[in-house]
Amino acid sequence: MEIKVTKCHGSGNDFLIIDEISNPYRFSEINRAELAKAFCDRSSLLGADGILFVLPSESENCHAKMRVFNADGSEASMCGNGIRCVARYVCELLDVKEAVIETMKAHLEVKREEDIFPEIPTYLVEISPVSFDVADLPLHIEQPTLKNEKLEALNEELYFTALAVPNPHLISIVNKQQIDSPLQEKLSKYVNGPNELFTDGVNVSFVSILDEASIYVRTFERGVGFTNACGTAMSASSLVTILNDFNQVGEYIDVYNNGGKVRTFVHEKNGKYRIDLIGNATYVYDAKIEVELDNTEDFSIIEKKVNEAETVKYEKLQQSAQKYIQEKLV
Ligand SMILES: N[C@@H](CCC[C@H](N)C(=O)O)C(=O)O
Repeated sequence: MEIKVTKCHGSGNDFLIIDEISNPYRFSEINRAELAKAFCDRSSLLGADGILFVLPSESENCHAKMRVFNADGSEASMCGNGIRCVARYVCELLDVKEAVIETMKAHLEVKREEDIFPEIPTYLVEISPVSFDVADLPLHIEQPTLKNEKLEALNEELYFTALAVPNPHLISIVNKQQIDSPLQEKLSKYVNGPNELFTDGVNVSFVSILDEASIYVRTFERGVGFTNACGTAMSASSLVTILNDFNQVGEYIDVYNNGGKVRTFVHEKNGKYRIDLIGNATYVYDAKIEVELDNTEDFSIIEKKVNEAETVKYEKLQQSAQKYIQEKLV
C-alpha cells in the first residue's frame, strides 16, 4: 500500500505525520506500532523520533485526535513538540487559526502564534493536566510525591522532581559538570529498563539555569533515547525551576535545547498548573512510501518533496541557540 508522510520537527525533535483524516488507511494497533518501529529506525530510509497519527476525533469539541508512537513502537500519552506539528497540520488542513486536539488523556488547545523567531511558523500548545502524584507516572515509592528530593534507590547525589504532564517525567537541576558526565545516560537507561521504581519507564531531563528566565534542558526520552528536545520535558522543567525559585509563574521562560529554543509560560489557578509551550513546527519534507503492512521493514520511498526553505531558515535559529548555550552553560 501507499502511505503519505509529512516529516515535521519541533526543536529538532522530528516526527512523521500520518494523516488518517484525509486517507482511508484503517491501521490496526499492531500496524501503528510496527510502522513506528520501521519508519523511525535511524538506519532506514526515513528515521524519526516518533510517528504522529492524526485521526478524526469522536468528541464534538475537538478538531482532530493525535496518537503518538515512540520509535520503539510504544504509545505515549502526550508529545509537546509533536502536538505543535499536529497543530500546524490540522490548522492548515481545516484552514483555522486555532483548534482543540484530542490526546490520550486530555483535550488540548492549540493555536497559531506570532512567530517568535523570524519567519519560523510558530504554534502555542497547552500542556496539561499536571500531576505530582507519583501514582500518575507511575513511580513506586512509599510517599505521595517526589519534589526536589533525593531518590537514593537511583542516585545518592541528585535531587529529583517527578511529575506527569500527563506523560511521565523525572527532572533534576544540575551543573555543567553533571551535564558533561555520563550520569544522565546511565540513570535513564536504568529507569527505562526492567526496574521496580518506574515500571512504565520515564522521560529523564537534566536542567541547567543559564540566566534570568533562561534555562537549558536535555532529555533522554522513554522509547527513544536522547533526542534534540522534548516539549513536555521542557514544559515540566520550566515548572520545576519555578518550584525551586529560579523562575516565576506568569512570566515567559526561554528554554534552550540541543535542537533550538522554545518559550514556556506557566499558569497557576487554585493550585493547578497549565503550561503554554510556544515554538516552531517546521516541515522538512512530504513523501509517499510503498510498504506492506505485514512486512513494514521492507519499505521504499516512491516520491519525496523536500522543503529546503524552511529547513535552512530554522538552521540559523538553531546555530544561534547553540552559541548561546555554549556561552552561558558554565
Ligand atoms: N518528544 C515528546 C515526548 C514523546 C513521548 C515520550 N517519549 C514518552 O514516552 O512519554 C515531547 O516533545 O513531549
